[in-house]
Amino acid sequence: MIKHIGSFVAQPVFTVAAIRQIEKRLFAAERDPFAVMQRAAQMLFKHIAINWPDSQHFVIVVGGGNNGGDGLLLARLLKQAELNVLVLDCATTERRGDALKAFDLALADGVDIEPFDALRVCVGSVVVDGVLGIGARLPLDDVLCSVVDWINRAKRAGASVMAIDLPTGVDADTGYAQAYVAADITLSMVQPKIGHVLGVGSIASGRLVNESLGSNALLSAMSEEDRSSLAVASFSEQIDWFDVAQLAKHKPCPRFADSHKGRYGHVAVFGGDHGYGGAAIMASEAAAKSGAGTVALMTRGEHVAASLVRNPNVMAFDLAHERAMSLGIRKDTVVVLGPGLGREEWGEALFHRVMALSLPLVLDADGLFWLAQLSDASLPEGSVITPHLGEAARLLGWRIDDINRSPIEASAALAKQYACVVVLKGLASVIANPQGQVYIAGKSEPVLSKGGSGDVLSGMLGATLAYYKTPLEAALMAVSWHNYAAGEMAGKRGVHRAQPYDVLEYLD
Ligand SMILES: NC(=O)C1=CN([C@@H]2O[C@H](COP(=O)(O)OP(=O)(O)OC[C@H]3O[C@@H](n4cnc5c(N)ncnc54)[C@H](O)[C@@H]3O)[C@@H](O)[C@H]2O)[C@@H](O)CC1
Ligand SMILES: Nc1ncnc2c1ncn2[C@@H]1O[C@H](COP(=O)(O)OP(=O)(O)O)[C@@H](O)[C@H]1O
Ligand SMILES: [K+]
Repeated sequence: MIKHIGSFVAQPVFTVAAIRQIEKRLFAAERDPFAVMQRAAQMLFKHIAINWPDSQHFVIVVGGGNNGGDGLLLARLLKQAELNVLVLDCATTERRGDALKAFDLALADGVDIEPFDALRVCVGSVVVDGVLGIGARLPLDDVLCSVVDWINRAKRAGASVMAIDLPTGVDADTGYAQAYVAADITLSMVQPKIGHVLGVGSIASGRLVNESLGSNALLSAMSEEDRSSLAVASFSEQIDWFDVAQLAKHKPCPRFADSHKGRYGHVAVFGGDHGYGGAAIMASEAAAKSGAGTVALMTRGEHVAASLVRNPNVMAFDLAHERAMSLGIRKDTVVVLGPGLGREEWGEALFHRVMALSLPLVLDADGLFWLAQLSDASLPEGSVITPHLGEAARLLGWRIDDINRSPIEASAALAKQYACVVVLKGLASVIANPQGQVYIAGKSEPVLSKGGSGDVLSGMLGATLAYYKTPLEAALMAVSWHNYAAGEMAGKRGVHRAQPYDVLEYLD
């Protein structure tokens, strides 16, 4: 189940189709399938007691499906514990099966169940979102949007919000959301879903906790083949989530005791047309501070002095100098192509000249603009491209919204199209290779939403590409380090003052 990447672990996150299959097996293993929902309610009760031990007043908003069923059984447990609980019912269809059984039990126990009314004042200090889970059809209609709005208003007025399984409004397979509940805590049932860790869903979920309800034991008893057929449910391969918090005590490219600079590779950063020298300087500084053995900046002459003053350890070559290429490039070079490359003749000519070197590339920013102009491009083996949503849309000929709605398909499609590793950048980034391996890494760090963050990442990737055995691992490490260090930096420097290159001070 759990995958190891060096000394780190990544955890599978599942599609709805896979969760449905696991659920089916879970129910089959029980004498009474209703026991699974009862267990879900007990877990909700347990986490409420842990997180809000002093709260007396609870409001549970329920829909007509099993997500609402979980909420109704929780309401019973809260009532049995002599706490004040009000259920607001917003079901629009008739209840069936377990959801109906849960409703009848709650009613029989005297739980106060009233129809949802958007004008009602929230009387709970904890609001539980049991409206929709993995059965949600999106987008939500106006009525459900008003339910979502009501829960979010209660939160703004001071209530805490716990989502059952998944915040209402989030697409469980992609994390895409328009109107959505912003939860403080989400108690995921069975196994974590992709939507918990990707896109807006990763923010909407708040703190994510999973209760396996017996599925961990079931999954570990399954054969490897059986398990992978589960995860394959709707995408091509297993999808794993890399929690960047585990980087706390590590370094991006750990040094060897019997160390010399040749072991850490040589990174050459190409870019910096008129006005854009900073992008290339930042990328080269990032490569150096991430541990590259040697770094060369290959740029316009006007940026050389600035680079030498800021980072004398980085060699800086004026590309107009006829020997610049032979001095700045070695045969084991990893190239970073794109930061500040520009969209003028200089950038275009440089793009083609560097592509012809056939060295492993990190292709970013305007390097991706020039790549998109080619009808048929093959990248040198071991290369990585790092598009943001807009760049990915241009490369694929999709709309940006399509990329947002299908980030995993988009990164997998790009990985196939260019036969390289892809980092689709976002709140969390999707890292995919042409063999169909997909990782999700990173979490929302608004401090990174500043021009230059991508340049720093591309330089870090240059260093990790020179260090790690596979481009997939290199990409995963650079993205995770960038994101983790950003979190440290935001805490210590503040989100406004911190600059993209300051991230590099938080790698150790
Ligand atoms: N059955 C069980 O014993 C278990 C159920 N679980 C819970 O069950 C959930 C899945 O249950 P369901 O499959 O019933 O799905 P949901 O409860 O997420 O929603 C399905 C219901 O909502 C309606 N619906 C969906 N989208 C709608 C929309 N946009 N507007 C109006 N109505 C809409 C459907 O018609 C259906 O009635 C999980 O998320 C989890 O919370 C888990 O706790 C595992 C155990
Ligand atoms: N809110 C955010 N949360 C997490 N990461 C972010 C956020 N905003 C930006 N980033 C990250 O910062 C980087 C920005 O890259 P990019 O958009 O190419 O910026 P630029 O070209 O301006 O340097 C990406 O790695 C992206 O994942
Ligand atoms: K929910």
